[in-house]
Amino acid sequence: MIRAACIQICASDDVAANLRETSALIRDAHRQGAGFIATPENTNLMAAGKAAKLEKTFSEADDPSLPAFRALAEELGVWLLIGSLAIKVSETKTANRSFLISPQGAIAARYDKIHLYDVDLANGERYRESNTVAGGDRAVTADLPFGRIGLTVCYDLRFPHLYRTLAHQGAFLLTVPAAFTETTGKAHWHVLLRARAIENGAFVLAPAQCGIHPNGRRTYGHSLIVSPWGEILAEADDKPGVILADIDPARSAAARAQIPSLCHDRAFGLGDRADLAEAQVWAENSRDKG
Ligand SMILES: O=C(O)CNC(=O)[C@H](CS)NC(=O)CCC(=O)C(=O)O
Repeated sequence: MIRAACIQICASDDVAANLRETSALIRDAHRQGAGFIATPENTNLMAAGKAAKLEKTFSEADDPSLPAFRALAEELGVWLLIGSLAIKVSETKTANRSFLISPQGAIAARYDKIHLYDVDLANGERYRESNTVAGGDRAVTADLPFGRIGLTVCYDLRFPHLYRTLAHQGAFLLTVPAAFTETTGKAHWHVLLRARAIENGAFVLAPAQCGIHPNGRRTYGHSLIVSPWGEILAEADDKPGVILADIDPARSAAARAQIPSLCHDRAFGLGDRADLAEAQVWAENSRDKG
């Protein structure tokens, strides 16, 4: 059992202010008993335009937010998922990179957002994330004392096979730090997050950006923690804050035992993982008895 928290923020183009405000909410979550705390996509920077973004981002070695978050994780003795930092990886591009930080302050995992948000909405909103971001090319899981988690970011949410892959790799909890637009969040956010939880029998932890950012962009907020059965365990409103829920990995095992859709997944073959096969045997035995 671990208490998990999602931090909701309204990041600006002021890196120091974003660090200050996020750190205060992380301390707040820790005071409320959280041992695993996750922050949104682009925790360090929501910039207005490419030039502004490149001017305010650094290589991983020189980024000022990362050592501060590592020190904070160590000070509080918590697992910290920094949903993403914009990290400069070339003269013209950044990575949209998640960092998992251990209670010792070590970087336990990194994940670069794979799917980039190049989208034109009917209302004229236009996004070209690939103008400033170099996409990642591999799925990432990480082992925590309470189980294996799978890392994703924002628009990845619309690619269910990534979540399937992470579940088949043993993840019982999926992280989806986001800066979902207000427009698409209203229409799709809850449904997509609950679907990823239900279809994979996994907890979903989705810390979100909210409010109005420097470029006039509006994000949806409504950070969400979803159970492996698809229940909303905690939900934020549209303001900065903290939400919490207790995570019991047994709930994932129980959901997968009742509905062994991961085992029945012909695309991935049957029973190639011992614990999934076990869940299926458990389910078949219970059916026989019933
Ligand atoms: O641009 C930045 O500075 C930070 N990056 C983001 O906010 C990213 C890319 S624009 N946002 C999303 O992926 C929203 C996805 C979304 O809203 C959907 O899938 O509908």
